[in-house]
Amino acid sequence: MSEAPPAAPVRSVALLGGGVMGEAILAAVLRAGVPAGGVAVCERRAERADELRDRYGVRTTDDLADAVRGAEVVVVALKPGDVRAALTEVTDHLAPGAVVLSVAAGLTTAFYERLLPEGTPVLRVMPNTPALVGAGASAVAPGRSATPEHVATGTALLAATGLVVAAAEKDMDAVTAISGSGPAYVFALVDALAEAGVVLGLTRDRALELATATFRGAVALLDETGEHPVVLRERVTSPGGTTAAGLRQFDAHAVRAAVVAAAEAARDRSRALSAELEG
Ligand SMILES: NC(=O)C1=CN([C@@H]2O[C@H](COP(=O)(O)OP(=O)(O)OC[C@H]3O[C@@H](n4cnc5c(N)ncnc54)[C@H](OP(=O)(O)O)[C@@H]3O)[C@@H](O)[C@H]2O)C=CC1
Ligand SMILES: O=C(O)[C@@H]1CCC=N1
Repeated sequence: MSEAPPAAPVRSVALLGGGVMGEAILAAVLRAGVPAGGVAVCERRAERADELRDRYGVRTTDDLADAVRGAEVVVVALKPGDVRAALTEVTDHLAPGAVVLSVAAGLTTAFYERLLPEGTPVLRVMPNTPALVGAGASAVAPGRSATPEHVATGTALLAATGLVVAAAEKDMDAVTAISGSGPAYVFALVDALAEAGVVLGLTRDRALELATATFRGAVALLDETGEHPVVLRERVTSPGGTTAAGLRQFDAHAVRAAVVAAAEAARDRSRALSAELEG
């Protein structure tokens, strides 16, 4: 996103929800240069709030309105079903000009705009859990009142999570299905390959070690060669060899069709969340 205008430095962030995704964003925001003293995390599980305060040196609270007061950017990392009530609680306490950045699956910028003061810039972001180790993939879509500068601000805050791309909001359900949910598909496939090793007589530990290293290596090869996955697949597949025999079973069991069906189902669930929670 090198064409984006430079983002003004952010000095204060409120993070609503200190769960899995909240922590990934929190770590990124601090790495983006927001001072720990300028970050307030609202987390209702006291033990979890203490953990985040001790680990990152940020202020924690269980009061949503208290968290957002004075914050230039408000990150909403609550479960989608908790968002409406939270917005109702914070709407009168937002600082003028505050940018609201939501990572909640399914929820549209229009939903936020209806519940927040007129003109509030809203960014809809879909990150994924590899953000926790700086290897995430996120897409950022602007709402009606968000300018390219607001998008640049959100992008800069997320830079330490990994890849950040711009997206149109119409594509966000698809993004959610591919990169948002995608890590779970990959973990399921790693687990399946390891389980296959056990079926073939390898020890569980050795099978998981080999399966994990194989995924890591295959992705590194994709990254470093820049080759299309079809080309790399063909390089593994010797005529009349073992891989061709294995891949025939992928076709016989419709693995590709299953992946497409999984993505369609996840996309549809994202749309359904919007219909269920925004009406
Ligand atoms: N996990 C993922 O892979 C991804 C998640 N997302 C989105 O990120 C959002 C958060 O997901 P995730 O981090 O996994 O969820 P978590 O359940 O791990 O985190 C949400 C946290 O917010 C707390 N919370 C809920 N309501 C309040 C409140 N009113 N005040 C303070 N704290 C509150 C929850 O407490 P409690 O447990 O008590 O409810 C919980 O600790 C979701 O909307 C999801 O769609 C987006 C991309 C990927
Ligand atoms: O499963 C979910 O709904 C969230 C959104 C994308 C990944 N996890």
